[in-house]
Amino acid sequence: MCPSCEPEAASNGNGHANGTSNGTNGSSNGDHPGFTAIQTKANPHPTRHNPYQPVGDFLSNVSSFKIIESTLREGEQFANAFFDTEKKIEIAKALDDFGVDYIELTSPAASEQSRLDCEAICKLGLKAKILTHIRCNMDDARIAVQTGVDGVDVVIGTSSYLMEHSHGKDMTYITNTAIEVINYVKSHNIEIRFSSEDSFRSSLVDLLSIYSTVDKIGVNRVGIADTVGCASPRQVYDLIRTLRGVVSCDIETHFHNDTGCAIANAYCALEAGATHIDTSVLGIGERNGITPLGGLMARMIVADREYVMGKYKLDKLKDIEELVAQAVEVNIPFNNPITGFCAFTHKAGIHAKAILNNPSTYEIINPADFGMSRYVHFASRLTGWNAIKSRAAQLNIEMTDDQYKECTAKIKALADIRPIAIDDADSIIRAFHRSIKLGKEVDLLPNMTSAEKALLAQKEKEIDIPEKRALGDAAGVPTKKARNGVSA
Ligand SMILES: CC(=O)SCCNC(=O)CCNC(=O)[C@H](O)C(C)(C)COP(=O)(O)OP(=O)(O)OC[C@H]1O[C@@H](n2cnc3c(N)ncnc32)[C@H](O)[C@@H]1OP(=O)(O)O
Ligand SMILES: O=C(O)CCC(=O)C(=O)O
Ligand SMILES: [Zn+2]
Repeated sequence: MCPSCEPEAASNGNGHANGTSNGTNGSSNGDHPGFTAIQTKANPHPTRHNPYQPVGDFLSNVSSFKIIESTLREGEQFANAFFDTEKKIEIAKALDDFGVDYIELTSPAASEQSRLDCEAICKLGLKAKILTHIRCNMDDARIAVQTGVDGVDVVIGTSSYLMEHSHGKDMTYITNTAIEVINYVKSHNIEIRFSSEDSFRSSLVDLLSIYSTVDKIGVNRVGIADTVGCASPRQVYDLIRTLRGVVSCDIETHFHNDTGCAIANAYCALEAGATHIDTSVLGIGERNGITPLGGLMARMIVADREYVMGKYKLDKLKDIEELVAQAVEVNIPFNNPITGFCAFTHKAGIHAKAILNNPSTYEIINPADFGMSRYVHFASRLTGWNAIKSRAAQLNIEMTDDQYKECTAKIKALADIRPIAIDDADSIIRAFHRSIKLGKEVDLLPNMTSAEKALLAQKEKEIDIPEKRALGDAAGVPTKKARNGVSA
């Protein structure tokens, strides 16, 4: 359990989902004091009009997209990745259980073990269709069709960079070979997709010409790949919409994240008529990877909650991410959509108050949809009395509003001196409450060092001055207004 989280969090309905050890190798989760689950109103995220619902566009597939999950192909190209057979099978089963439509595997031409692993995964009898990913040549195609896959994804570079410096073939050769490979794979009754690598730096005329050709010979999907992550959402929209007008088959898209647009580009592609999105868990892949599965889910649930909730087991996302993070020895990033340790943590007092009243105020995604919990970080100088009141309620402590405000001021005074932990804030709440009951001052933090006590006393003095002036409080008992710096 995270040392910074209260036991209440663990027993608060959804388990100890957020603030737990998301990172696999000494994550930073334990470093943040002041996290606790809050009791929200009975109906979190009440049903309401969603202004982010998809544009009612006849091209758009945001409510009908499919996922081609490529952790076991693109993800294996991640610098840190090594998956043995057992790990591949574990990941494939987890993705299948999550509900992805396709699982793409490394080319069986890559190595003998890659071929054996491909065969092994095909034999698992998963619901998801199994694909493998090959170069556009007959040798690779011949190996691929023997593995037992449901489909073959063929790719070849069409940009001048790749035609010149990678495979050295021109468009005529590419087109002829593509036709030969497609017809061969189709003759084995296996799905076939043809994709141009580096599509966004390829000639539009070349692209539309080859896609039109392969569409006519019955390819199942064509693929557009932003291999170097150069495309902007608008460029994606334009290219996919144009392509949508040229081919009748499905359109798969693949976006690298070099410029941070991988999720946005995937969404735009769907809006423009793409049907399939390539993902990998945590986005792992070549360089900094591709559209992450979790990030895409976050984006899509906002667009069409019913579709996403009905199709994918979202509460499995965290486990899958942890499985893959562990396998490739990385931490889950703090700002990861959904599962980042603070993805549903609210800190500033203004946010906390509104969240306590209605989570939709500062959350576009309901954490419960993903089996996650929301937290209010109340042990800081940015907290407010509403958050402290909520915390006091969790501690079974009841006071008047003025008393909560005064207690909050004491917490803030200490938090002005140093970072404080939940225990500090709780001690102050308890001691403050005790002092009210006993009718005399009690030591708020008996464990404070004398230096801290001196600093705090100094702070208290500073805080009290304007209040005494403003309110003429002869006894010098601070009230919330002065302590929070609000002029009387
Ligand atoms: C953008 C992407 O991610 S595409 C997918 C990338 N995936 C992989 O590369 C899978 C792992 N790769 C491998 O195991 C190896 O690179 C292999 C087995 C595919 C090929 O290995 P090698 O024969 O030793 O060649 P090498 O890797 O040095 O070079 C790639 C070869 O493929 C050719 N090639 C590259 N892309 C393509 C393509 N899309 N279609 C056909 N041929 C291609 C190149 O011309 C080069 O051929 P060459 O032997 O005539 O020089
Ligand atoms: O096959 C594809 O469509 C994509 C290949 C790939 O990984 C890329 O171009 O980045
Ligand atoms: Zn890629």
